[in-house]
Amino acid sequence: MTADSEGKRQGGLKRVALVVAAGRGYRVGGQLPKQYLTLGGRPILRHCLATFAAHPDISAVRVVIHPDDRPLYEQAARGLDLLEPVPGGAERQDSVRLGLESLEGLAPDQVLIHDAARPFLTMDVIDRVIAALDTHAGAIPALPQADTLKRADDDGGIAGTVDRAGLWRAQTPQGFRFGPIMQAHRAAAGQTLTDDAAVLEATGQTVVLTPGAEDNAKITTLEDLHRAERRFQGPGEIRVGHGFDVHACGPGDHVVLGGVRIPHTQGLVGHSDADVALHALADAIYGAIAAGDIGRHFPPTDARWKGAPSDVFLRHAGGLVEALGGRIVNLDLTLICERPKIGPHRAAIVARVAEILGLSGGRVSVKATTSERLGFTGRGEGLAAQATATVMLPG
Ligand SMILES: Nc1ccn([C@@H]2O[C@H](COP(=O)(O)OP(=O)(O)OP(=O)(O)O)[C@@H](O)[C@H]2O)c(=O)n1
Ligand SMILES: C[C@](O)(CO)[C@H](O)COP(=O)(O)O
Repeated sequence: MTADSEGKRQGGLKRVALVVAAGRGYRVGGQLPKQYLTLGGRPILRHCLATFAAHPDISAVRVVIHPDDRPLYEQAARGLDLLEPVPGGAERQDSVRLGLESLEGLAPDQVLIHDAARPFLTMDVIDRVIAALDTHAGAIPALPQADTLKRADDDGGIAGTVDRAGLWRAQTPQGFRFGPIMQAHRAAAGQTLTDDAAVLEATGQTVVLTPGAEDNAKITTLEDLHRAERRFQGPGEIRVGHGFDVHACGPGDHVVLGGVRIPHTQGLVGHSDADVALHALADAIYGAIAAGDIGRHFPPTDARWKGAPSDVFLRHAGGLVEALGGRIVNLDLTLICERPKIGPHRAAIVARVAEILGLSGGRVSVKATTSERLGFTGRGEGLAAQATATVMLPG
């Protein structure tokens, strides 16, 4: 478990995302189950995992997989901090029930059940479901039915027109208080209900609708897959962000710069480990996607981040980019100090930053300069770092 998840979990497993990915994808066809096909450079399953992993109100993520898919799962989940996957069953409903059973010992308050086959999940869809769970036992994203609905006869003729008033198309993630949905799924075992709201409805409890999103469509057929692929065929959008950070020098025998411990005659003072380099890089990434700054995501007033290793912050910033379906193109960092000398540590810093973000080292540049003994960096009172990040978002 990383420090990031540890931090999230200190308040208990309040809200868990359960992603069902044990289906075979027969309607799409092909060699691989659809959730492991590549979309925008990463497996379809990974898209929603990245979004849940980056959501501040999701404490943990568990995936339900087919036992044959373990190697595919490992590849799709690489670098993400998730609970151990569990095996699913023959039908979606079985997979959800087995996933819920696996969570019982963790006693979460709420669970958000999501189809791996809905890769374009966004934070705001999740937010609306979570908000509705404050006052309801169940909430699902849905869209009003816009087309006229026909009932067909066996020969393909129209047998009638169905009144569409009050009809909604159900999406996921479907959110529930854990106890009621666990009991409802046990009671409904063996039936073939197509969503989890129907399972809770069967117990007489109310499930409310929250606004879904057209983009949050399920990939069911080959045509759906091609439509999803077209989202990534545009030129994309290049974004650039800038970050700057300073920490004062203080007593100590080392500094941490770019995630690397460097022996020194002084330390750096800060709420976290005072790693100016990773802070500037994280802010540059946040800036590129207009996601605020490090203080917004990790307030210095929050005791959880006291002494925290700053790779938590950088990984979070990278996770937000991934949750948008984007990727980091390159990072450029400049450290400003007289001492310690950065040159001997440059390669280690490049390697560590690349490792934290899952990038190749060729996308990370680390430079250093003195300020010619001028100013606070020149007098050795503090260290400064500047960074730029280039990010590619889907067009
Ligand atoms: N036994 C099953 C069946 C489905 N699912 C999951 O439930 C979601 C929605 O199901 P669907 O789109 O019907 O997927 P498949 O069952 O894989 O599709 P098909 O019916 O075409 O085989 C998918 O993420 C799928 O992996 C599951 O976990 N276990
Ligand atoms: C749960 C669901 O995504 C709601 O729309 C949908 O019912 C699952 O698809 P399936 O084809 O019924 O498994």
